Amino acid sequence: MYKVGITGGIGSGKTTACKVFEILGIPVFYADAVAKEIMCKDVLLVAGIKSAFGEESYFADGKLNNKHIAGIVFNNEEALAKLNALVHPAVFRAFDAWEETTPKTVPYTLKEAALLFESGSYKMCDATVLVTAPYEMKLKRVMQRDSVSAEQVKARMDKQFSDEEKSKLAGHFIVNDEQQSIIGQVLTLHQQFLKAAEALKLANV
Ligand SMILES: CC(C)(COP(=O)(O)OP(=O)(O)OC[C@H]1O[C@@H](n2cnc3c(N)ncnc32)[C@H](O)[C@@H]1O)[C@@H](O)C(=O)NCCC(=O)NCCS
Ligand SMILES: Nc1ncnc2c1ncn2[C@@H]1O[C@H](COP(=O)(O)OP(=O)(O)OP(=O)(O)O)[C@@H](O)[C@H]1O
Repeated sequence: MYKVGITGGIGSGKTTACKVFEILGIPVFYADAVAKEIMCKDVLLVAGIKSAFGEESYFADGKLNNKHIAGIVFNNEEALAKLNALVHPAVFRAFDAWEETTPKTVPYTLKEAALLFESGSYKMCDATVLVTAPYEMKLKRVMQRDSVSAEQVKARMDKQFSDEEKSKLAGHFIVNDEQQSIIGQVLTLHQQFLKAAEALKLANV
């Protein structure tokens, strides 16, 4: 199946763009959300996280203590690398399992991941999309959405590739600066992916 990876810096609007693709009937795998889910459900992963970041990584009811983990990993490169090494392989496996269950009738699938390029998972995609927005706009959006400080958002931004670095690896772009219509841009890309997916299908028969 033709696979499209979509990414963008924190607050760029990648989830918002994915919602439009979903309306067009394209199944979306939300890697960040799945990561959070399996960090609570996968017993081996839970054990690994507790061993690396302490029992306080989870609340008594089994929910992830995001604040505790964020406070450690977004201030320490080594700790973040450790967390990524625990979580990312499990997310890759979850994506493969999810893809197996998507109906063969869908023209292509979309994988939304904040760290598509950083984690190397873009190499498994047939096409990639980078969603961009001006720095101040991203900062403001996330501060509003998550009720967090500018410093907390900047700490996450610092741990991701810059838009300049991501641009070198991306095949397609969506500019979400609230001046250009995100819906129009998604529709244009959708047409391109339909054609590319069809071409891949014909090449494989
Ligand atoms: C550290 C955690 C617990 C913080 O949770 P919190 O609710 O505060 O943030 P949330 O998950 O909503 O992430 C907000 C944004 O931070 C950025 N971010 C998340 N994880 C990472 C990471 N490993 N490296 C760099 N940036 C990251 C993304 O832009 C994300 O959209 C959480 O982000 C996490 O579990 N991260 C590890 C899993 C992961 O790597 N997810 C992303 C790709 S699958
Ligand atoms: N074009 C837009 N106009 C107005 N608000 C927008 C626009 N695009 C996104 N937003 C808002 O900005 C916030 C961030 O968008 P979204 O959650 O899609 O970003 P994201 O890239 O998925 O962020 P994260 O990496 O944190 O998950 C959301 O509250 C969303 O509703």
